[in-house]
Amino acid sequence: MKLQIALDTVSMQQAVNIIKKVHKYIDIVEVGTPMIIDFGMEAVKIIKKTFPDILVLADTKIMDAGEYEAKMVFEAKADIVTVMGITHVETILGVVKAASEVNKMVLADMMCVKNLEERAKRLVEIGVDYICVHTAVDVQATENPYDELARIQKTVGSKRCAIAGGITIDSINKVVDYKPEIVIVGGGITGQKNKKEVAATFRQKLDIYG
Ligand SMILES: O=C(CO)[C@H](O)[C@H](O)COP(=O)(O)O
Repeated sequence: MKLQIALDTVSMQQAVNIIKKVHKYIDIVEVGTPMIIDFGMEAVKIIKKTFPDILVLADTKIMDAGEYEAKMVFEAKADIVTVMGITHVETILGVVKAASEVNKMVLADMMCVKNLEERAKRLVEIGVDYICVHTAVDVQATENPYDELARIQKTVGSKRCAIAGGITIDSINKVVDYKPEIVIVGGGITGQKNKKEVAATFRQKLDIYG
């Protein structure tokens, strides 16, 4: 299982400082959507240049103009781009095309997708690498992604699964049994005082389950 830290509401300097602290415990740095709105692809470029050994995911949440937008993301040297799983197949195919031309990866965010299993199967068929169940920040007070993880793991298998949305040290035990390939944690690390220790604990928990 890979641990992805999501950097959302931080400055560039804060992002670099956080990555330095948690570097040895994480596999992927997510340049979160708010960071992209704030700093554009410059954020991706700086983070990849500063930490070339870590995979960088740009959480662009592409909804339209798939090939065009994904190309920009890969030109900035991201390793993984995100597209909304609910959008047009044509858009997703464009993102997959841009990724395959440079040997990079695509994660589909399944937020708001109702026909989860059917859609996940279709997305894998057309070349999406990861299917991410995701509870939006705005509904995390009443919803969580754990039931959807079980459904999606059964449908596409652990290696294609990713999960995000309010995961903390207290809730990680609900995730590890399903062995999703990517576990995405934002506030569960970045919002904590002792970020390094918390990241180390996440790492330990993921490594126990393989
Ligand atoms: O994509 C996001 C919001 O749309 C976040 O990056 C993702 O939800 C992880 O952050 P958190 O663990 O704080 O929910």
